[in-house]
Amino acid sequence: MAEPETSFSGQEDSLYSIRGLTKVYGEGPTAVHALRGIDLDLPRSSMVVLLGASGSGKSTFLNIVGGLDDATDGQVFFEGRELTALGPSELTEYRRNSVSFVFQFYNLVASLTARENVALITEIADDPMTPEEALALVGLEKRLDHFPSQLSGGEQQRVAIARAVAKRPKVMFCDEPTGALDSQTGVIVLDALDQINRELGTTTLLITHNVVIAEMADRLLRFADGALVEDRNNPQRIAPSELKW
Ligand SMILES: Nc1ncnc2c1ncn2[C@@H]1O[C@H](COP(=O)(O)OP(=O)(O)OP(=O)(O)O)[C@@H](O)[C@H]1O
Repeated sequence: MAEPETSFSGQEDSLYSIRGLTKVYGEGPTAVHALRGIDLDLPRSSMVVLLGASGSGKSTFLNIVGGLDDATDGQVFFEGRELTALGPSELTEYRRNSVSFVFQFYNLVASLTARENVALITEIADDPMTPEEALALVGLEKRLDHFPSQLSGGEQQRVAIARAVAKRPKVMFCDEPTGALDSQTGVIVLDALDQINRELGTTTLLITHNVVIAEMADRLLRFADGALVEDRNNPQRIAPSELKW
């Protein structure tokens, strides 16, 4: 049987191929051009840091590639399949099975323990880790039955990371995961992300305002005014514990 026709024209081995990705909020004279035609290929298992001034388009980019928002124009291919052409139920499936999000504020349920917060996700995933496994991966095996109010900010963020990783996503999108943390605590959180990336091969896209954090990545992307103005590989990726800021 003939292969189905596809408009795919990216690199075949890329996890993501992104072509002409454009986002305009609003219209007419007040329209905001948040993304102005981004072209990019991202390989599997890489740790990618996104830098750029406030308003440069980083979160918009992450939200579209993560299936949380629609593009105005352009295409995003995930494993050769065009995400930007998917209907709502297929997009929900992509969000549920393939990707996870970690945000600056941890969004934990205050009335549930660490274990129960992670179980919220493992109960609806296809092939999840147990909450205990996921929490051990971020070094919280001794905090299973603590409530968020009994945990430090860094520990709460690690619960959020355990919740994100427990469904074994292919990709983790992290929007300023250390933005609310001091540097020492931030390093512990980054270490958890680094370990997940190295051990499970989870492709990780991490937004930060802290240029130092780019040193722990394989690749640095810098946004300015909706455009990608720098895209460089980092051959000497270093461990988060060696980062100083
Ligand atoms: N829902 C929206 N409606 C209108 N404009 C928006 C919306 N979301 C973002 N924008 C605008 O789009 C541009 C890009 O915003 P975005 O949040 O992607 O930037 P960012 O680089 O992530 O910024 P920050 O580092 O402050 O989070 C900004 O000018 C912003 O004001």
